[in-house]
Amino acid sequence: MNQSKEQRILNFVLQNAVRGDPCSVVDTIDKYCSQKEWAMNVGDEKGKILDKTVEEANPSVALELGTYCGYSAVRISRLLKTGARLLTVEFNPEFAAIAKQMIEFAGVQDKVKLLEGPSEEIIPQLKKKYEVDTLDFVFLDHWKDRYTPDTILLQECNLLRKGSILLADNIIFPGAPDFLNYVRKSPHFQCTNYPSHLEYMQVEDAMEKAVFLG
Ligand SMILES: O=C(NCCCCCn1ccnc1)c1cc(-c2ccc(F)cc2)cc(O)c1O
Ligand SMILES: [Mg+2]
Repeated sequence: MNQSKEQRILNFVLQNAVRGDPCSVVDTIDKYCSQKEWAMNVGDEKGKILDKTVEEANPSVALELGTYCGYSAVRISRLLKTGARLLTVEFNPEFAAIAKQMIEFAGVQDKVKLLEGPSEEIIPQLKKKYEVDTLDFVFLDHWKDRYTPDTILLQECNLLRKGSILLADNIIFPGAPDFLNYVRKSPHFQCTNYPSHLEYMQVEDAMEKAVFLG
């Protein structure tokens, strides 16, 4: 059975990165995906915007929607303070299996909890099943047509507090027009746009930060 692209990315990391070193895992994935096979990791240019936003949020509890191979889970968790944690949601079981190994190789498994399943089922479980009070930071990087319904669901489930920071990937490409409309028109969010480029490509993209105002 021939390997998936995601398996090839993981194998390249296992053979070329430094075990227990999250930065080397992130850099090694970027090296593979810029030189050998494109993949939908947030990448280093948008990754730097992600880093800045995580540092601004300095979260105790962070949520990521869309784990994929674990690139941004490793990138986010390397910045978390002692005792802080990242919950990351992946729908695709193959991706989740790769991400689990990536997270363990990077040595961040104590900070990251990978939740497999549909976000619309997992979000309503966060308080009772995963002992979440409110979320300090949310990275949206899953199906682009789920950004809006899941943002509404987070509010309905009382998971956001005054100052919770949402950061959404792919605002331009593939695009999340209804999300952009929703958060920019909502009186409950203060929005900031960060122009950038699609990972590993010279194609325009952007990230949108939306701070919940309560
Ligand atoms: O679709 C994307 N991500 C979601 C993947 C599935 C999420 C599954 N899931 C996880 C949890 N709940 C559901 C995505 C796509 C592209 C892209 C760009 C150019 C192109 F030509 C093709 C694709 C670039 C990204 O940066 C992306 O994030
Ligand atoms: Mg993305």
